[in-house]
Amino acid sequence: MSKPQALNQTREQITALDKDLLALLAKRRNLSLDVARSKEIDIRPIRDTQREKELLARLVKQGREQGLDAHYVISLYQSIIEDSVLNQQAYLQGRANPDSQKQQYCVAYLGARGSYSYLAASRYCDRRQVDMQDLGCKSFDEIVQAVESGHADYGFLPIENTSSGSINEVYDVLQHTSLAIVGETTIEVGHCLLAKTGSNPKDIKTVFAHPQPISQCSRYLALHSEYKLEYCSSSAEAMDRVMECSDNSVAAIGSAEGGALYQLEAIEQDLANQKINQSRFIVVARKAIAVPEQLPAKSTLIMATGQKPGALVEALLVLKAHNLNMSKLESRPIPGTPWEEMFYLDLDANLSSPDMQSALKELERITRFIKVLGCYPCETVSPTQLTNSQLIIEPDTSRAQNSNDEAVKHTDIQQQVLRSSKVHKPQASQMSCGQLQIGDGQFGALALLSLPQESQLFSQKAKTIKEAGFQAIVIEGLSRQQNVEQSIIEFKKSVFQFGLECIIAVEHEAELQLAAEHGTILLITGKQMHNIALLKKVGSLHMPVILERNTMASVEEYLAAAEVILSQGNQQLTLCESGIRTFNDSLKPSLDLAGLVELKSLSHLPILVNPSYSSTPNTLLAHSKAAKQLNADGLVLNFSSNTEIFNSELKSHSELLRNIYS
Ligand SMILES: C=C(O[C@@H]1C=C(C(=O)O)C=C[C@H]1O)C(=O)O
Repeated sequence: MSKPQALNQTREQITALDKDLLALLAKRRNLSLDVARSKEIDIRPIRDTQREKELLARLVKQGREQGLDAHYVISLYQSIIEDSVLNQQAYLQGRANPDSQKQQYCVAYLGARGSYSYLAASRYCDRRQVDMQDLGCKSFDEIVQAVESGHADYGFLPIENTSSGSINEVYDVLQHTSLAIVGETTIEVGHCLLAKTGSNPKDIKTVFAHPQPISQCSRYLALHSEYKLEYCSSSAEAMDRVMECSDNSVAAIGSAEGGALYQLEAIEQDLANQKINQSRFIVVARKAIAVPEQLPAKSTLIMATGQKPGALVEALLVLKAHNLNMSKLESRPIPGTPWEEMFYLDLDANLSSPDMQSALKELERITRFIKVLGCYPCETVSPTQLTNSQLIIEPDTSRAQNSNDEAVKHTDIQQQVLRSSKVHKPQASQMSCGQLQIGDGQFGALALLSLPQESQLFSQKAKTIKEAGFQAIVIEGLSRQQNVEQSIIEFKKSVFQFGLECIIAVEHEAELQLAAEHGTILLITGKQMHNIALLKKVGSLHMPVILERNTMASVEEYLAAAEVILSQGNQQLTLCESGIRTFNDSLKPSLDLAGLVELKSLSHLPILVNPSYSSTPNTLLAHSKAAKQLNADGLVLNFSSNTEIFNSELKSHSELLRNIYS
């Protein structure tokens, strides 16, 4: 191998390249503002998801030609597009409300510099290119008073978090204020353990934190029962207390960005229970704003319907009649009137739209109290995704598949209408979880890996599996692994890092708890298909489930097992045919393709096929193609834990998927 150039030299080249990349990104941002100016004149919507899809498909192709994988290109561009859309929105919003335009905003928020509220407020001001004069407050009431009295222009109030849910105190404060909601902003809350430089996680004895981060990191803290918890009024106070302390046995929970303001280092990261841990803040001001019709708008209202049967339903039917989507509904007690509730509604609509105006009039007639808290631009930019097949081969937008809307022919299957049947639900169901979509025209690919695995290879394997075209990894063999929880946590990190979903196979009832805690989807293996108690437990969970067919089960028995899950409330069910016992081969099961056709004709549930147990390397492709041809909704392909075999399977499975998707 020839000697590479000196490290310093290479680093200088990277530094120069990064500078150029930033200059290009700034140029792109300016061009997107020009687009906003054109849209202002033409009155066109800011978001154009069709344009985004075309752009992403082209970039994935161009990226591949340069050796960049699709996942990398897509996640990069999803953030670039989000930034571009939010900047365009902020620009148009400013143009529509010229009197609120200032060089500097005085912003009231909870805590002090470094708190999550501070970070949300700085992000909001940065986007609008205004300076922020920050006014840290000790309580939500103090924030509201600062804005009401004119000391601050805006107040930032955290309203909900993806792990810990709604923040009740903020809803209660909103009942009594004259302020209007004029904006919202969502920030990623990446909780870290922050300590003085050089501290070691093993030496930490006391952890300072606000109650919200403590509840959002409860699982991490439960694994560290040796830590003494000290509650603080904000994350900034927690960091301050660590900075003030003279030894290295203390830490705070907070963001790495906030910690840097206190010269603290993140000694542990990703402490939150949920993979996606975000907080949404609302922005309040003295004067309500107008939202231009080109922006996606949200309106928040509060109402009391009174104690009459069906009063809330009646109010919600008004929304339905006016085609208004409700993205959030909360209820809070009304002080002084026990057992009466005030309802908070977020509607995806502009207050000035005719539908919203006429719905409000109707609601006024049937409620005891109703007040609009504000109308503001919606700042949740849901990322545009490409379909599974677009990610693998050249994009072809003209191909719209819908093989499932054939008429129901089997109305006479059974006396009792099963919940899985097309009689109960004619429309094909879809399981959708992150990047994985199965059913109703979407074909998914799942890779199955067994534990134990060499942990240092997790990340590399996850990356190559993603590149081969899979959207999820199933792990099985929990009971064969020592120190299984730690191993799952590490595995999950690698899987999530590449945007894959983490499915955990339950082979024994005792594994359910661990699997439900760490997996985003469960796979109940065929061996457990007859375990009614387990099926009932799974049916009461609120997470997608794949139920594998037992090798000895008839189609009827299989659907009866599915019924047990569905009857408990969980409707996110997918079936999986992995082969049944026949006379073809005494050792291997046979893929029941006739059973697949039967299941497809009877049931609306998505159906996966795992041909790995029933085929040889020579027949795997033919079985997979046949399954796809017969309208299966996806494939599960097994991988060996032996690295050498894994690598050769990777090559053949990747070719197989290309073949299947083309
Ligand atoms: C820039 C535009 O506006 C939005 C942002 C896009 C982008 O940054 O590429 C693409 C489509 C729109 O959702 C545009 O319409 O071209």
